[in-house]
Amino acid sequence: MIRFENVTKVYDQKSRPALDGVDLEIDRGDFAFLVGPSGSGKSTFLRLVLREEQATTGEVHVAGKNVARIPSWRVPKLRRGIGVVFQDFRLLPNKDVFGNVAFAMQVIGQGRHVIRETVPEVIKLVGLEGKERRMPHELSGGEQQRVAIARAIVNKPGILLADEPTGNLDPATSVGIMNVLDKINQNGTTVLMATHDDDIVNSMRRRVVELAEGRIVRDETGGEYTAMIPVVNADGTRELRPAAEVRTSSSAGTQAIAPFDSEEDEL
Ligand SMILES: Nc1ncnc2c1ncn2[C@@H]1O[C@H](COP(=O)(O)OP(=O)(O)OP(=O)(O)O)[C@@H](O)[C@H]1O
Repeated sequence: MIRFENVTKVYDQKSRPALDGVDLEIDRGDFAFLVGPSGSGKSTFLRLVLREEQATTGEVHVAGKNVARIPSWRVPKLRRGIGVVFQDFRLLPNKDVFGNVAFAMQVIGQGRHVIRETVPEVIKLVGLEGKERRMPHELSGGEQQRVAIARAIVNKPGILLADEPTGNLDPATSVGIMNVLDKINQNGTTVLMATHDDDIVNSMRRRVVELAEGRIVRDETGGEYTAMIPVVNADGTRELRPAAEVRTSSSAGTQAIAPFDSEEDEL
């Protein structure tokens, strides 16, 4: 469904590449987490799938198509097959729940009859039945994210991309959002979720693709994720560092403390 072949993305010649020689294949129906510290390339990966950015070298294939070969007038069609959810919900503040979800269908020219039939089904799927007439400011953060998810899937995309969808939510609310994403995946949608929330990743036990400085450092099915681990620096000072960075060469001179078991080690 999504295939990256030796993909490198350079934004700025003076900095290291945002993605560096990435090879990855995500099959139809997969649920995968894209994890890694801030700046490791997660959002860049998602932007390349959407063709909001283009690879500097290498090839990005989405639903069997090399996205670099899609003429710009056909890019909206590519994006119609991909639902996207963000950390900050991005709802239309002057439209109610029904209106926000319906809008996604209206912009692609769906008729009123099909909109009236489909929107309530999707609102029910995300657990917002009975809240159709609420305005965004009358909803909790978790409910707003459910609206955003409903809007992302109402046109039945094959792929759902979620960029830190639980980033603004408390742990209990996040679990509810993950249950919704899980249900959507069970209905056949390929889900790719960028996050640095290790509790969420570890509670789901799905595929985990870990990035560090633009490179894939781990790809495991049913994997776990440790975002931060305690290290001792060359000068003897201790600190918490992103786990993936500690495994890369840029952290030479630091030594991981393991196991993380005594009170003294809890930094
Ligand atoms: N438009 C841009 N122009 C220049 N550099 C960029 C641009 N977007 C991202 N970068 C750089 O590319 C690298 C990867 O950034 P990216 O946003 O993909 O990381 P991320 O893993 O999604 O981070 P976060 O978790 O903070 O969102 C970073 O070094 C970032 O500064």
